Amino acid sequence: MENTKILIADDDKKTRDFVAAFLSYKGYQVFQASDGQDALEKIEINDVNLVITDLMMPRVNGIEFIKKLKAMRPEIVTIAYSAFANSEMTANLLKAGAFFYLEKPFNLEELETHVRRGLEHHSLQNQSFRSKPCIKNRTLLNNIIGESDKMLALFELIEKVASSDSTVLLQGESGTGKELVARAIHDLSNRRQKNFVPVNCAAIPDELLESELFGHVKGSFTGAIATRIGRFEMADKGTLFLDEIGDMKPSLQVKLLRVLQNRELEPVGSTTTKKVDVRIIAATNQNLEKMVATKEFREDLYYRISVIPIILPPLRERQGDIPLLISSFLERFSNSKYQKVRGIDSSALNLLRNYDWPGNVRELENLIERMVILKGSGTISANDLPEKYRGRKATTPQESITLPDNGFCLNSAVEEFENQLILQALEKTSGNKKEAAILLNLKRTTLIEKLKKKKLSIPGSSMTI
Ligand SMILES: Nc1ncnc2c1ncn2[C@@H]1O[C@H](COP(=O)(O)OP(=O)(O)OP(=O)(O)O)[C@@H](O)[C@H]1O
Repeated sequence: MENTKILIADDDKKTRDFVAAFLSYKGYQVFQASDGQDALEKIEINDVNLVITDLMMPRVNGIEFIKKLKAMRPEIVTIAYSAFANSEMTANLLKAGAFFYLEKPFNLEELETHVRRGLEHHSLQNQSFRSKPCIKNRTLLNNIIGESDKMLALFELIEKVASSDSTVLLQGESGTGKELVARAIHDLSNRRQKNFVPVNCAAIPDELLESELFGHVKGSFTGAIATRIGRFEMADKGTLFLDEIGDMKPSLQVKLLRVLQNRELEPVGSTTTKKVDVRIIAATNQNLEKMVATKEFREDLYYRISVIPIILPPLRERQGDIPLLISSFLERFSNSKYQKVRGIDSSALNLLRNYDWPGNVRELENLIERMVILKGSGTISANDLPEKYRGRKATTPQESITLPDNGFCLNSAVEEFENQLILQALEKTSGNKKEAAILLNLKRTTLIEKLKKKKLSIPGSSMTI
């Protein structure tokens, strides 16, 4: 990290200094520029790896700057932010070559997550350009880790399917790495130069999902104040990752099937069709075959998306990978000058190997990150582990619920229960969404979408600018 050079371009010195101070504290080498022109000059001199830029700047503005930068140094990862951007603008940014876009105000921890992902993506792309991935190795593209037979077979399969355009269905429990595998397939495919666009079908409200996928024309429904392109078009010539596809309501399943069959779509409220060339990777942690049997999921759509089914094994079925995963996470999280945890002793390792990991690799990754922060230095031993990993029964929010004699509405009770737990997690973490997601064993983006969907306001405030 100390060798990673980041340049921040923003004409607002206060924001620049704030972001720079945070990233320097995290161990990066940081440079600053007051506009796009200044940034282009400083990039040449300082051999920068990643650029964070505001979109509204004098002289050379953000989008122009990104275009020039991509023409000059295509390998530099770019993250853009601004106080406002619609999906058209976001699509233009991605087309111009930005790796990620953040809307202000944003959380600095969140920014750093994207910085880390951007750098990983960069090294991953470099590797896939330079050489074919080494299978029978312990990592695929440097970030899918595993040495068990099941993982080696998976690496081999990923490499085979990447070169085709066939639809892939990834099935596996939450946290087994479905999104990671989807990105690896894209990064190894001929589509890697174009966008990889993820959509979480469970997290977007039903009434918005159709327009999110296919776009809409101005005035087609209340709130459609401008024409917007959908994620299918953003993924044109690239890959669309339909996560949690089992949660898509039946009426939309029909429309999706039609798009997959005809390779063309109709934006909401439009009468004209648009051709799209998109590779679909779908994922679910539900049993789709069962859902087909109970008519909750369309059989024709199931056959269309499961051309190549890939099943990701839960972590408890490949306990042999646990030491390798731990050492790789330790290396990643201890890789700053402030946190240097050397390793884990055999008593702690034994406990972790025998735990059943309901949250799979995500749970292990989060645990190691927490341990590195709490411990700071030295070796993790059994006593450092939270109780549930030491063989004690994990506490659940409520042990049992009694059904009232006159019954109650299950859906609203479940909704209320979920809301309470989300708010408690946010309260415990002073509004920090990343840490709250860890407590709930959710993806941070899933938590954010849930907050939007439920219109929950965050108690307390986190570090935002
Ligand atoms: N084999 C692996 N090697 C390294 N990291 C992994 C591996 N599998 C998963 N992870 C990490 O675990 C976390 C969860 O992975 P990912 O989001 O891909 O899981 P998922 O199956 O899509 O989960 P969900 O069903 O909840 O969306 C990520 O941070 C990812 O980097």
